Amino acid sequence: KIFHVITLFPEMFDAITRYGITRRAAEEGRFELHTLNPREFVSNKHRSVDDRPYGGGPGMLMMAEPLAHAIVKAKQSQAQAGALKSRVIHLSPQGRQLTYSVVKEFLEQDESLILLASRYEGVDERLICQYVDEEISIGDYVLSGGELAAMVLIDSMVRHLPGVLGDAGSAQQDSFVDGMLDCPHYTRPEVFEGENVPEVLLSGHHAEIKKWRLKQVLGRTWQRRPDLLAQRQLTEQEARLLAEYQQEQAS
Ligand SMILES: O=C(NCc1ccc(CNCc2ncc[nH]2)cc1)c1csc2nc[nH]c(=O)c12
Repeated sequence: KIFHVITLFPEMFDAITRYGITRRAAEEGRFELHTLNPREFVSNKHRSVDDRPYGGGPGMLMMAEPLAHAIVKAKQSQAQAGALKSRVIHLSPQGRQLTYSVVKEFLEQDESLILLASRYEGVDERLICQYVDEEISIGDYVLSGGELAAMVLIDSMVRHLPGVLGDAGSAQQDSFVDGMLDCPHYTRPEVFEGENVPEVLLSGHHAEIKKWRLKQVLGRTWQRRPDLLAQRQLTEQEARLLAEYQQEQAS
């Protein structure tokens, strides 16, 4: 998996290349992250990457030309690295909202990604029309630029690459991959500020523990994210466990 990110702030991406699971995945070569700065692609007469909007209005826009050159360079690099397909994604408030199914779609398409993280008020529409395949938003709130969104997208994809998560991690991944919330977790000490760990977890009864955790997953998803539950077919056992949880909540 090769990512090229076009950004005015390449150092921001240290946040995923220098820490934790994504750092190790990069070091182990499970993915590559290359940054390109549009400032390196301005033709010296302009010397600028941004300019005022036609038609007036507040703020500045990113000019098409430096971005176009950066995208062409990224495509060349990916082709040289052996990538068969490159897809250009612009992180933008106007984009399709990122969800697990979008992450899965990108992973399954097995292509290298060129991520455009813009700043200012946005990008000249002609660049988007002629060079961008898809726009992606990470939610309905306003950020200062596309870099954090690009890191969210990369992080959420890298975790699913083979060998990145240990067995524990992949098990954890499974619970969310089901499209449901996680169960509560406990570790030492057995009593914390007067509160105990649920007995079943200390019982060593693996079947009971598995059942208890599934019941918590179903109950908490029902309580906090009924929209996720609605999207999911429950098995006979799951429906029974959820009903038990609901009765316990009612009593
Ligand atoms: O580049 C991003 N944001 C920078 C940014 C923020 C605000 C504006 C100006 N919008 C004016 C407006 N909006 C509605 C009507 N008029 C432009 C660009 C970004 C990338 S992905 C993402 N996902 C969630 N949120 C985000 O901000 C982002």
